[in-house]
Amino acid sequence: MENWEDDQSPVVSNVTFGNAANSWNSGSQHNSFKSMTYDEESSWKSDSSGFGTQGGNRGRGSRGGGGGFRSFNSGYDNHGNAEVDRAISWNGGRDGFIGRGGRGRGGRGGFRNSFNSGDENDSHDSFKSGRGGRGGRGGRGAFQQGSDGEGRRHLGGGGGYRGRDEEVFSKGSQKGDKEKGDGETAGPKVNYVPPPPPEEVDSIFSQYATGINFDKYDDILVDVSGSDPPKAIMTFEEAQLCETLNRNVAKSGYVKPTPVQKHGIPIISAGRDLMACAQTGSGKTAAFLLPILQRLMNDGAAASKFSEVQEPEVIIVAPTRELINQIYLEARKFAYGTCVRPVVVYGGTSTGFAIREVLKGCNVLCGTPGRLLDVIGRGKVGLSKILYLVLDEADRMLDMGFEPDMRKLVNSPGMPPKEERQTLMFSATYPEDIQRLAADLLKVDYLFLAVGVVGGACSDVEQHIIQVTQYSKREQLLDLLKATGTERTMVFVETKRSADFIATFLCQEKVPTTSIHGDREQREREKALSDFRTGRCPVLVATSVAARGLDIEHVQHVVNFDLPKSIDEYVHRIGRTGRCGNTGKAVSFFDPAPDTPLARSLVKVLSGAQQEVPSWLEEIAFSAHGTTGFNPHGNVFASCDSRRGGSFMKNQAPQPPAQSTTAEADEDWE
Ligand SMILES: Nc1ncnc2c1ncn2[C@@H]1O[C@H](COP(=O)(O)OP(=O)(O)OP(=O)(O)O)[C@@H](O)[C@H]1O
Repeated sequence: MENWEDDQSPVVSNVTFGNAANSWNSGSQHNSFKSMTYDEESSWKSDSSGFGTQGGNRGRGSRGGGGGFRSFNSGYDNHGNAEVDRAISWNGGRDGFIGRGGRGRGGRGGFRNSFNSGDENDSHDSFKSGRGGRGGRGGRGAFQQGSDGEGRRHLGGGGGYRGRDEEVFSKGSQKGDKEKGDGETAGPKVNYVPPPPPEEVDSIFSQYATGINFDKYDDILVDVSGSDPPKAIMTFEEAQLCETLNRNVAKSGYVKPTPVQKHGIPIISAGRDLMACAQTGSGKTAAFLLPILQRLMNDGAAASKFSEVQEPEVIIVAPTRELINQIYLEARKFAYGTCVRPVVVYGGTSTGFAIREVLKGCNVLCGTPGRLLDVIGRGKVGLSKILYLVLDEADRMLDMGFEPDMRKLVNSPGMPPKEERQTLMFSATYPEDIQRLAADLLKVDYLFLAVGVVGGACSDVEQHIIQVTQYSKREQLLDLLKATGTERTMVFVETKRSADFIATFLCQEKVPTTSIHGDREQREREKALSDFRTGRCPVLVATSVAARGLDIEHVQHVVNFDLPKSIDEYVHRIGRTGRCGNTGKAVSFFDPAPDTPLARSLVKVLSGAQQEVPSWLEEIAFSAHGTTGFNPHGNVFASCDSRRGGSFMKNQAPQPPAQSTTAEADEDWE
């Protein structure tokens, strides 16, 4: 049996972490949690005990088995996944999954169960604990197994495997020796199999309604630099898509192309390499997918069929799991009814499952870098037929976090050299140093497409900056959310720990909230996103892992509870609202102590998007002017193609080399 095959089954009886697990997580103990208070539907309305504030009996699951809190859950979902509510593990004291071994320690425990959903099936009483849930420091946490009254296996899944080492080594070249080679770092195999994508036509083509400002896209200045650019198209008919693609475009509700599509589609169709920059939410995904799919149709791409080695024509990479999944769903939508088969692979899911999906047939392989390299490294994907390499969020893909992976990818055996493939890069931001790096992967005559100001914020987002002190933030957030009511709001914070903390706080204040960050299991991340999408939890507290690309309808508000370190990150974050011609609102808490270095860039972004600039912010920006190091990475936004030689921030102190813009050095992006 090949290495990747041994995680085909969700049964994990051979996986053990921490010794203490079984001792407290027997089936019967499982039942004992039934008595705990948890009103599943109205969990966020429950009293504070429901949030586990009483939880965390000290030291249970100790002696190296601290991760034991994860055993609250049981059974499997419809996809054969272990039904694990790791809620408690992430909210109830992160220590529990840091997996250091040693004694258990009291955690806050449990509150997550009471606000963050429980499980899809929700029939497992084990979820319904409103208390308890303790993060033990012990062990690599508490994989549990047993059976409940119905004979199902249950496992307290995964506790602890995302240990501290993994966080550190989970990104890019930093994976180092810890990399196990399965797209995950050292630790147990990940058994999570994501739910299958929708099959119903209505769901596949569910649309994001365009907003009142959609037609204003036409007024944005567009600049194409490089030699001999092809003429822009004005309509989708001019794109000369085949009948099926045209039908899919129409079914998606697209009537007229956005500027990045008007210019990008003919550039790609003409076979040119492209670095494209257009504001958030303005349709970059379709700008690359449609011409690529058309080429595959023209070439008569081989219908996908099973083979031990797949040779896709297209590779698309993006920095986060949720984003690459979204791109995959878009590809699947536009390819509907054709023989082109897109497949997605990303971390946090079963490698065996991913490989089996690839082997069924794969024309368009979408992936996060680590998992992609893993699948390629296992010899399951040959690269010699690659026609297109697409980097979405290209500036992120080429910063210090991912650049080594990108280099590995382009230097992988069989990958056609840049002269023989088409390389396409898309983002809303392109720091100049990254542009120069990016040029390395592109043909010399690549075109640079700028829709509006490179790195500029979407002008459909009303931006407000409020001066605060660190200790007033929580109350201000609460006031804000009370005013917005049930409107969908993303609240960005800087660290995973604060994401947990703020989510807990909001739940205690009876605001239905969920959260997404790199310490959460993939199943939890997807559940959180789905709860947010459906409105079950209209507030999503997120780290920067959710800053880029996510296209969630009805997000009316973005709150920067903590401002990011980089202005580019700010632009992406606030771009989760005001998409596709809709309007949105972003409120940012500015605490002068940590945020002063961002002041000047903020002023520029605000004024560039015709927003009111508070006079106090101008003053701070002015007094910060000239200080060295005020402008950390990301604050350079070029007004144009770097080949023309310049950003409009030329007077800045020299910039540090491109580096990861992640909120936390250890954020798990992929
Ligand atoms: N021509 C169009 N007509 C109508 N809707 C469109 C059109 N093009 C794209 N959309 C929709 O607009 C939304 C935003 O598109 P997309 O996610 O591709 O934006 P983006 O530019 O990639 O944003 P980001 O920079 O945040 O990644 C999507 O829901 C998409 O389906």
